Order: sequence, then structure tokens, then C-alpha cells
Amino acid sequence: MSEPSTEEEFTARLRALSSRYWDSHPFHLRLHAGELSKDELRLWAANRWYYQRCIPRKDAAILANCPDQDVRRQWRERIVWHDGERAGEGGAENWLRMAEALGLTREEVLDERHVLPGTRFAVDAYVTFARTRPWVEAVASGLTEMFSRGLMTRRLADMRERYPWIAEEGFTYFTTRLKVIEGEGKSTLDLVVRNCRTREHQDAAVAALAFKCDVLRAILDAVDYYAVGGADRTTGRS
Ligand SMILES: O=C(O)c1cc(C(=O)O)c2c(n1)C(=O)C(=O)c1cc(C(=O)O)[nH]c1-2
Repeated sequence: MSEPSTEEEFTARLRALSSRYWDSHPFHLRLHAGELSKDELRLWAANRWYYQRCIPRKDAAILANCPDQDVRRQWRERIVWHDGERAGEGGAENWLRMAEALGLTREEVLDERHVLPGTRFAVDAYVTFARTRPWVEAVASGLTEMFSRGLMTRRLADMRERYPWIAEEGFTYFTTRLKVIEGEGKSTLDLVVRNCRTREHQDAAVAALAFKCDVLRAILDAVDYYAVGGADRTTGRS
């Protein structure tokens, strides 16, 4: 069996996956350049909703699989952040408000009528991964968040500038997310490094992060196909 990487080498291997992250996806490039129509932005928000909705279930699967009380105490905060302490609060609620600011009704987002098959398959694969893999691999798969801060900061600035018709309340999801993201990314990285001491575990964590990058890109592939081609969502034909 190979020797484990040092902490620095292991961290560098994880960070190197940033090239596979969804910031460079053509759909994100068009979003940032201000090139999306209102319908395309709505399709994006309604599909991302399915990801947002499933994240707390993914995190609950991690809790269920994790025997370490300290880790569980730290991790459960994520579920509270997304679901809120009570109805009408939390990240999921703020995502819905953004969808409304883009012109969608709450009902059409909640009933998932715009969620594309590719989005559903990709997001469901992420939840299944967290349910079925060791908890530390599932935690490692969430490390895409290390890469998300720069992207989200740019997205917020570009959307405010390039889509001035979006009301400021629509951006609360991103402004509040940005406040927690740096701390979460760093503590998640520490957790993965501390708990992956063999080469085998380190390789599994790198593979988990690569898998997650593919989940995210698959969501945008689905949205991009229907947005660019103007394909009919029931037949898939242009
Ligand atoms: O807007 C983005 O680009 C972006 C990316 C990611 C990510 O990289 O996984 C997350 C989020 N946003 C996000 O808002 C969020 O709550 C989140 C949770 C997770 C996760 O895997 O647990 N990723 C992300």
C-alpha cells in the first residue's frame, strides 16, 4: 500500500480539482456575462431549487452515518442554516424569494415542474452518495464549497449589474451564504484532513470531490441544453 500524502500534498490534491468546478461551465459564463434571457434565468433558479432542497437531506444522511458526536454537533448547523429555525426562514426560503424575484411563482418552484431529468438524476446521485458512502467521503464531496466563494461573489456583482430588473431582496440568499461560506469551507477541509490518514482514505476523498464537481456540472449541462437549444421540455427536441 502507498504511503499517505502529507497534509500539504493532500490539500493540494483536493484544491487542484478547482479546474473541474462549475465556475467555468458555459452556462455560468453566459449568466455572468449578462447574456441570459429571463426564461433562462428562471429555468436555472427552478433547477437549482432542486439542489437547494436536497442539501439538508444530504447533510442529514451524513449525520446518520457519523458516529462522532463533535462532528455531528458541528454538522447539524448546516441543516439549520438551510431549513431555518422555523417556517419562513433559512436558506431554502431565501432561494424561493430569489425565484420569485426572477418572476417565478412559489407554487411552480415547489411542485418541481421545471426540474429537468438531468438535474434530478445528478442531485439524487449526490444524496445517494452521502447515504451509502462513509461519512468522511460525503463530507469531502461538499468541499466544492471551498471553490464557491469567489464564484458567488462574482455572481452577486455581475447579476446586480447585468440584470438590474432583479429586486435586491432576490439576492438575500447569496449575501447570507457568503457570510458563512468561508468558515464552513475551512472547517470542512480541516475535518477531512484530520480524518483521512491513510493513502486509501485520501484517494477516496479526492474521488468524492471529483464526483461532486461532476454532479454540479451535470446540473448545468441539463439546464444549458434546454436553455440554449430552446428544446421542448417534454420531447427534448429543438
Ligand atoms: O452558488 C454556488 O455556486 C454554490 C455552490 C455550492 C457548491 O459548490 O457545492 C454550494 C452552494 N452554492 C450553496 O449555496 C450551498 O448551500 C451549498 C451546499 C453545498 C454542499 O455540498 O453541501 N454546496 C453548496
